[in-house]
Amino acid sequence: MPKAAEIDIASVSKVYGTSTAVDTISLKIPAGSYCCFLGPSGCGKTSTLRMIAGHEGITAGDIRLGGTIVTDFPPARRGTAMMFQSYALFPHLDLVDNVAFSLKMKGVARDERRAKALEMLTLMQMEAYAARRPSQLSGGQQQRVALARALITNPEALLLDEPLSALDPFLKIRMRAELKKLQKSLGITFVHVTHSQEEAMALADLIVVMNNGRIEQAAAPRTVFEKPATAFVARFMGDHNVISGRVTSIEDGIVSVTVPQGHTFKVRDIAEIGKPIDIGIRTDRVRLERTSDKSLGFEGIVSNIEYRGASVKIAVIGAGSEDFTVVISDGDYFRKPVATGDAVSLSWALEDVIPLGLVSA
Ligand SMILES: Nc1ncnc2c1ncn2[C@@H]1O[C@H](COP(=O)(O)OP(=O)(O)OP(=O)(O)O)[C@@H](O)[C@H]1O
Repeated sequence: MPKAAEIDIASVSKVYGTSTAVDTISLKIPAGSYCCFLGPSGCGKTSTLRMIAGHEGITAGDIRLGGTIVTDFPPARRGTAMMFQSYALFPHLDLVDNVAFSLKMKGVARDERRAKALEMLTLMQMEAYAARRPSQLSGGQQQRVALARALITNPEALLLDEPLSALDPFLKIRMRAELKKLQKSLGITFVHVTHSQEEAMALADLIVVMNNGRIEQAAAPRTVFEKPATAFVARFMGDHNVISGRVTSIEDGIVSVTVPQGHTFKVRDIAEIGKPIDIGIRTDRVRLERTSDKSLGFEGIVSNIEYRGASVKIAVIGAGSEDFTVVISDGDYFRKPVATGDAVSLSWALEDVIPLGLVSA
């Protein structure tokens, strides 16, 4: 069984010409964990992955793998393997030669490398297709071959750049489960780049949310979802209403945040009067038309209704918010349906209001 490596990223930056793609990030990825880098296009996640792999030079800082500084090591000496978004399989080679390729580069004898390649194809349940060319495979099968090819070097960490993006939605969910199973059975560190929060939540032990070359939050999926560190994280993870206002009073540890239109939201936080602040309210924690405490909530007009199957998403205009979102179960909705244009009152519990931090403005 291959050993797993801790990945230690210490004050790492990547500058292309005059543009900073990765801005002094520090992060420890525990050995044997499944880590997902998550963020919008251009936030620097692929550059970070490529710096871990050694496919991209590091402008400043250091990367350690299992305690060894690998900053100046070429990819093959790092103990990592990379699986590319496009799988990058050779069209003219059969699957065995595709999988055996890196061993060929290392000068391993033909019989030995083909035997090892067949072993890896067997691990990925692809041995029956060994003589085929990549074009004779489905997308999911190509992905398994790409995984076999990456794993043949017994890496301590497997780096995956948007590995599921080429697959259709059904296959995506199936291959996602296979990736998780594979990581668990191999026990090595997986670092997976994605822009899908759903994918990251389903797979990761550690989610690293990036924005503008910086890490906004690095934590377990449940923490990132339940306690987003910033307004960006709350918006990116979805299912949160993010409200920007200003602290207008503090009483017994309860902060009143007033939005420009005058409505006041209450939140537990330490803040100073006058400071701009962002707060988050989970869409599924809002009660609609069952107001018990009018001081925590507001009245508004239903502007849109989306049926989602198990739940219904309702947009409400009011309290200065154009699209305050409420998600309620289908059962609750159909017991007492509302229509576009209806006046509703919304309420929530104080503990469901999350302080997202002071805004530097
Ligand atoms: N080789 C390069 N030369 C110049 N700029 C680059 C290069 N590679 C990336 N960049 C820039 O660096 C920034 C970060 O890119 P990167 O590919 O790391 O982002 P990403 O989060 O992975 O995005 P995506 O999800 O679109 O792949 C972007 O602004 C991009 O345009």
